Amino acid sequence: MKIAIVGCGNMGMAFAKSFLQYDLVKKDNLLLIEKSIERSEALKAEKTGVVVDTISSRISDADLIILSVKPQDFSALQDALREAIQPQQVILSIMAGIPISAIQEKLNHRLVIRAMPNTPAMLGMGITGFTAAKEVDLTNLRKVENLINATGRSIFLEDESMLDAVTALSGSGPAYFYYLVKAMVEAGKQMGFDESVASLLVKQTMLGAFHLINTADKSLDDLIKAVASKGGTTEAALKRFEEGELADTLIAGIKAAQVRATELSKS
Ligand SMILES: NC(=O)C1=CN([C@@H]2O[C@H](COP(=O)(O)OP(=O)(O)OC[C@H]3O[C@@H](n4cnc5c(N)ncnc54)[C@H](O)[C@@H]3O)[C@@H](O)[C@H]2O)C=CC1
Ligand SMILES: O=C(O)[C@@H]1CCC=N1
Repeated sequence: MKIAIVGCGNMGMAFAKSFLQYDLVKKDNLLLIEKSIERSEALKAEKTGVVVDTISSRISDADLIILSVKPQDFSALQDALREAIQPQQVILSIMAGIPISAIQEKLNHRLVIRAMPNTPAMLGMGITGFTAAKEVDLTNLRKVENLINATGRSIFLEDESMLDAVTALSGSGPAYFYYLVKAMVEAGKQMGFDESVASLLVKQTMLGAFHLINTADKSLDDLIKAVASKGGTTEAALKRFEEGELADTLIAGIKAAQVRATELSKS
């Protein structure tokens, strides 16, 4: 298989490296198109694939073209891509908020798959929601699904509009988790720990608690109950969270991300 990746930043390279790790593509068959000179020099030094700085007829060789530039950079490359694209090529877009119909129209091309991964894809521990134009056949869909699964797990969605919810929940999700971790570390510092000690206490707590979610065979409420003794310390914290409507604020924030994803897809 030959793959071209347009935009080789965090996500484009997370995909590239996962494919190479599982031998799903050979380096010689991986075309990395990266506009930034600094970034493309770094990619050349890494020897991850064939690095070029612009879209040219070379892209016509690829079976799959992955679009991983920022959504606002898509318009600058659409003309060159439309010129070079071949009818049998499949496009996989991971750009947030650009619907399949817009990509089809701008590129004058029907075979479009749209996916929303997240940054743990860098470790092969991502989760990606994806959907496809009706013109994409099952063989192509399976091939792309296998590639996505090299970055972690995936979930196919019939309804494209649910990708906005995926964006809000798991696409942006890692940032919510870091935000929570950061607040806990800050609390540790305010109680007198060095940043490194506070960070160790919090990170190991999150790691252990995450594994308990997956292995303890208990609901989240039961897991909370197992920590919060009647009249104890955890209860005091949870009471304050409830008073501050922390859960409602988190839910409202995630819904704001969904609204923004929908706005982007209409702009
Ligand atoms: N970062 C995240 O958590 C997630 C990002 N996404 C989507 O992935 C896409 C990429 O995001 P990141 O990798 O975080 O961004 P990034 O900024 O790390 O990478 C984008 C790369 O595209 C390059 N680029 C821009 N215009 C170009 C052009 N005309 N030709 C070739 N290269 C060009 C930039 O130089 C940059 O290296 C975005 O559309 C974003 O919505 C999706 C899921 C999660
Ligand atoms: O914040 C964003 O727009 C992108 C989409 C999901 C994660 N990052």
